[in-house]
Amino acid sequence: MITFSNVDVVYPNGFKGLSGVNLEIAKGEFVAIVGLSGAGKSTLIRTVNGLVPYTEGSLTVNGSLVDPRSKTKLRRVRSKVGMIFQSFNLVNRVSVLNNVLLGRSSMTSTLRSLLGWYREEEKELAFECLERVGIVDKAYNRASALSGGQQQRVAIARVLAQQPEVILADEPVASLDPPTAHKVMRDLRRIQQEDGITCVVNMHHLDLARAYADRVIGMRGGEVVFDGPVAEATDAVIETVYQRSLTAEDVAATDVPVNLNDIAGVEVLTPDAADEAAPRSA
Ligand SMILES: Nc1ncnc2c1ncn2[C@@H]1O[C@H](COP(=O)(O)OP(=O)(O)OP(=O)(O)O)[C@@H](O)[C@H]1O
Repeated sequence: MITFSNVDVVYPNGFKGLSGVNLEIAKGEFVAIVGLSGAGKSTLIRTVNGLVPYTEGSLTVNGSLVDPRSKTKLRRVRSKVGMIFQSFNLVNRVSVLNNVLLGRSSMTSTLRSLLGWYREEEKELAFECLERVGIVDKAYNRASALSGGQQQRVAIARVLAQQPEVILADEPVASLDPPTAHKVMRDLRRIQQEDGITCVVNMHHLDLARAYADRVIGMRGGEVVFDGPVAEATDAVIETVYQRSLTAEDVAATDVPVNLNDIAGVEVLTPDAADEAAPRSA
């Protein structure tokens, strides 16, 4: 459903951010993108919704061409592609509920969203989305009054209000402490599975990628250098992606919540299980 065919990105300063990327990401897949800083992870994710325009090749989402030159086509693609950022990107001084309603802005007239006039069914949807991430009781709080984990849940609810087919997440839990990071990832994974949403997530820590993704894509120098199921993304393989030995910092957001496996229908790999499957080299 997301297809990259020979995609290059050359930034205006001439730097090549992506080179010859070919990928097929199926509907409902949860894909983790890993790679060292500067490998091209954000560039890859941002080409999917046209935030970064590709300069060669072609890219389609659900059959629609992502055409960086056509605002109308981009708007159509973006209406079905939600994005979550490391820094949450909430409007701090407005309520949690209004932040979630902003997820409807691509489906609502500019005037109505500016004035905050939303239909009853949109408000109901926003409450439902907040309920799914367990913070409906915070609906009338200012976003700035919430913890980091709660703010990222608001960001997930905002994306859900968009009723997306694809969720892109750029280091969504990098600024959270490890237990909170796992809880937020667990929510994202549960919702993604319940709704059959395709998720493409940049990940800093390998244990998070292994616990929640179906598939790992490894990047280096703007190229895809590994692509396979999580079970194949062993430490030895990732060392070839990084071209160096792994450090504890690469692997671990430790402190896995004990009830990680309590999600119906989700089989997650804890770091211990991942260790058994893939003994750490060195
Ligand atoms: N707007 C830009 N203009 C020029 N070069 C850019 C631009 N944005 C990113 N780059 C370069 O493209 C390369 C890939 O950047 P990108 O942000 O995609 O990497 P990343 O893997 O997401 O890194 P990190 O983990 O540090 O966020 C880097 O060398 C970066 O300096």
